[in-house]
Amino acid sequence: MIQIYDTTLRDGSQRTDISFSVDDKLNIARRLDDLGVAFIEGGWPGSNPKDAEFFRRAAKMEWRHAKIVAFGMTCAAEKRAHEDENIRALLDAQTPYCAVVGKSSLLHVHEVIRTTPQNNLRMIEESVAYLVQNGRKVIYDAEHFFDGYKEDANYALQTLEAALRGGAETLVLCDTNGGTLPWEVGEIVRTVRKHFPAAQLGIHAHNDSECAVANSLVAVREGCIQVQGTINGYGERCGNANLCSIIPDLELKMGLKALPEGHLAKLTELSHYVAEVANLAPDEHLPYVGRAAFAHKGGIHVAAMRRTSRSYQHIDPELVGNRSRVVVSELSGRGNLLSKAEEYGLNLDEQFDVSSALKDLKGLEAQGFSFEAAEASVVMMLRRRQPDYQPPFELIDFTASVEHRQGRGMIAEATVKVRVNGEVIHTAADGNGPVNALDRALRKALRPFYPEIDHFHLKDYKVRILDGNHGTMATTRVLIDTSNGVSQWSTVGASTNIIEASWLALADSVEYGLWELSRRKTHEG
Ligand SMILES: CC(=O)SCCNC(=O)CCNC(=O)[C@H](O)C(C)(C)COP(=O)(O)OP(=O)(O)OC[C@H]1O[C@@H](n2cnc3c(N)ncnc32)[C@H](O)[C@@H]1OP(=O)(O)O
Ligand SMILES: CC(=O)C(=O)O
Repeated sequence: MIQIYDTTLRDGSQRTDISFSVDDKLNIARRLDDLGVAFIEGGWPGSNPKDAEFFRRAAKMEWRHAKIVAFGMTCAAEKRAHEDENIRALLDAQTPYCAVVGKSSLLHVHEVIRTTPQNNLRMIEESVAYLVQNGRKVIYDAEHFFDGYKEDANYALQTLEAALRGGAETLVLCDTNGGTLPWEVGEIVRTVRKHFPAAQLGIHAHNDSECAVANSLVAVREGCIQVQGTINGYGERCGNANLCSIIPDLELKMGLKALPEGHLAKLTELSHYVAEVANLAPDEHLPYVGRAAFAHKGGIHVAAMRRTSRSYQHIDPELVGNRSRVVVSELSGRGNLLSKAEEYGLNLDEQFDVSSALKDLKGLEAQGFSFEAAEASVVMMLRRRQPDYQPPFELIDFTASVEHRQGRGMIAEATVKVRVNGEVIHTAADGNGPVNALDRALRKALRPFYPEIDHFHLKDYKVRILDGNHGTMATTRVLIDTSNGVSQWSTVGASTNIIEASWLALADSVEYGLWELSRRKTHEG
């Protein structure tokens, strides 16, 4: 079993743009415990009042799987461990484990903490020993270990010896600046193992040369039994080793246990949860847990996936709690449309001309539509081509006008003429802008037939100019997200006229919402 040591709440919060509240930290810690990691590093109690409060509150909580760890540094160069306030704060945190970071590199000894190599060894041994004497288990983080080893291997090894003499349970080799490459990590860990065959080793890698995950895996192959990292790879500068990749790599590729049985499937949800609490958009392209990790866009890929899911997926996404997705775009083949139709429960019969639908779709993409994020527009496009389809309404005309009148400011008005069940309805409405006026006029026309339309709410309205060098003549793409409180859908329109682009997205949105509703009624009824 590999020990997963999560430092999202300490090193993760050293990422720019992250500032967790105490409640945020406790909530994340709860979820990490639920995932089943072995250690949760909650913060640095000697750093700030929030971290100290985290430990006060965490001490009163029950943890099922994880040990809570308080982090701090060795005593100051001019102090003894028992008189150092940071060491005191570590004891006050009342955690079963403390992580102590110390210097392995002579550059840091001479130029950063400005002491002698001998005094640094004293600081390490004495700090670890004092915590151990006070009933704590100590994980020793050898900061800049790989750089220090390259400067002076003998001294770097002496720092580990000092930590072991002090009673450290685990020696964690840190690639603090993230510049070490996997084969260097492999070689150095192998040498450390030879020097300390009985010691428990760990790895803490940063991602500055994009090797943090690879370095962690290599270190495990060379005998490290603890892997430190963060959820989504959050961390100082370019981040820490991403546990959302490392854990499945260990379990699914290397055949090692890292979590309790069956818990791996909780990983995707946890990754999104932590992103949400951190107030960061989830990175869709993260391996294993990203929304795009198993999204298939190229027509060739989707065609193959329809025959065997192993063709373009390295694992079954459900193992990590993720799922496969098919995306429709100008790069689609017939398979993409067929898959999307199946996903939305459309039965395309043998007469259905998929190739012609695909050709039209590609033509629209060339005009500026983008269907990738507007699946409801794809569904409507397919549904309208089915012979049994009865549209809930047909547009005859619309007008939209905007005026500026002295003393009255801006005025927007729209009229809509639609046919519903053979009846022509002609309505007018004003609004705070032309799209709002059109929306209101359309709702007014449809409400008597479809009162449910009042539950459709616009959630997002995104406008993008596609060819900026055409100035105000540019093609505009409008993407609309709509919700009825139960489900949410997205539609697209594109035109050189922003009102037309908006109308196309709006009309698709209303039509899809009504179609989905009638389909649900049919299923329920
Ligand atoms: C590799 C890592 O990620 S380690 C974690 C880094 N995280 C953080 O720094 C976040 C939390 N840090 C803090 O809140 C503050 O920096 C504190 C409370 C720890 C210290 O604050 P201050 O006392 O104002 O010191 P400041 O941060 O300016 O300088 C660091 C001091 O620690 C000393 N120091 C640095 N590393 C060590 C070490 N391993 N052992 C002992 N002393 C050390 C430095 O020499 C310096 O002391 P000096 O100015 O007396 O020489
Ligand atoms: C301990 C730590 O955070 C580092 O060396 O990067």
